[in-house]
Amino acid sequence: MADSAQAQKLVYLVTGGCGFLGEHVVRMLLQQEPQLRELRIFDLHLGPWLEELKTGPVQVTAIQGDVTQAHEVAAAVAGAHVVIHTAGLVDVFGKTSPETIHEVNVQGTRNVIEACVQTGTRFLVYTSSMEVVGPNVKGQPFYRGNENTPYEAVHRHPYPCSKALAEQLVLEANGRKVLGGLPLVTCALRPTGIYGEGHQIMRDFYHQGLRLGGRLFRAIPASVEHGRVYVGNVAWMHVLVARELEHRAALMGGQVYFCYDNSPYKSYEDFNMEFLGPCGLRLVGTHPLLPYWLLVFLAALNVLLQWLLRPLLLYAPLLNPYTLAMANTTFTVSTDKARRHFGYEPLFSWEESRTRTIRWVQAVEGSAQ
Ligand SMILES: NC(=O)c1ccc[n+]([C@@H]2O[C@H](COP(=O)([O-])OP(=O)(O)OC[C@H]3O[C@@H](n4cnc5c(N)ncnc54)[C@H](O)[C@@H]3O)[C@@H](O)[C@H]2O)c1
Ligand SMILES: CC(C)CCC[C@@H](C)[C@H]1CC[C@H]2[C@@H]3[C@H](O)C=C4C[C@@H](O)CC[C@]4(C)[C@H]3CC[C@]12C
Repeated sequence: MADSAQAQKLVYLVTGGCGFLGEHVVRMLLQQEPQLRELRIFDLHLGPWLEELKTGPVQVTAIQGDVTQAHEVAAAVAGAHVVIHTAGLVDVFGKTSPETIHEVNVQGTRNVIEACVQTGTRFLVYTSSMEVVGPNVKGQPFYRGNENTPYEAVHRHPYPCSKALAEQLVLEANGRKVLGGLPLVTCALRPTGIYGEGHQIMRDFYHQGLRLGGRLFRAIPASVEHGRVYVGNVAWMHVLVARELEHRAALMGGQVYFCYDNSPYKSYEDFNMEFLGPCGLRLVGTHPLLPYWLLVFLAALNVLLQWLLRPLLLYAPLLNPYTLAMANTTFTVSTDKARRHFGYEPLFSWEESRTRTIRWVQAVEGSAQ
């Protein structure tokens, strides 16, 4: 066996390493990547939990920075072997302007690519999204499709538009010569709706249910399937891709992979009840309690209210025309491309993913009392 000094030789950078997914990627790398010598965590907002990681055998370097600032990105990337770029503005609720979403998600990604090219980093893993594909503006279903399934990917909302542009930049950068003359190897991972410990929207639904006396009211037909994937498995896919890109550059470079595991196909609300049910909430109704036209009306009303109230306060409810369309359109994946290309198998079974998520919701409940 190689001695540990020899084995620990790699420097990784995770952008957005303090976000929901980023934290899981960081922790997964520390647990599962024996070759790691230094782990750089770059984020606009650094979490206090980073301190506890600094006592381990891997050097953990926390870097407070902004992906829209090219010089900050270049300084963080210099000397890294692999960059995992998860930083992004995830906003489908109108909290931030379309310009800011574009600046962070598109220009931020351009800065990461240019930093790799200028400083000689050869491997770049990008966290894309299922929304690069759909649901599209026509609300056409994507039923258990894979990376090759034909689908009209047309978007108008700033978030999916920005993710699609950024993904395209990353894929086009595959093969560019980096400092030193070797080619850049890139690929993009497309998670469906991620769930698990730290999922803010799950927390919001939980608190909403508590406010409504332990009930949630069905808004979406149970027949609409919405793709979900456990955060631990998404993180594991990132770790595997980062590890295998060097050895399988010809096969994996410039490729996209949906993130998948054995989570069941269900509607968005029925899926959430897998966790919120055991925490004491009940989903009322076997059919949507409000007619669809009324939801469309309320969603449009929310847009108007958001606009009217903007000078006074930020009104950003969960329901708007885009989120309604997302929740109301079947979009699920069924693929084994990641297994074929880099040997991915989910690290967490559905039962374990479910148990971990329930325990986390219960802890949220405990800490709220
Ligand atoms: N949550 C999901 O269901 C989901 C699904 C598919 C894809 N994704 C993608 O996964 C990635 C992570 O999403 P998440 O759910 O963990 O979101 P998140 O908001 O929890 O994490 C994003 C992180 O990026 C950081 N960040 C934002 N702007 C930045 C900037 N200008 N400079 C540096 N850091 C910045 C944030 O501080 C945050 O820590 C995103 O790229 C998102 O598009 C998320
Ligand atoms: C009709 C309402 C009562 C229900 C609203 C649910 C809505 C907030 C949910 C439904 C689908 C969710 C999105 C989906 O899981 C996938 C993604 C991809 C990812 O890149 C970012 C998060 C996002 C957009 C989820 C956000 C919350 C949504 C819209």
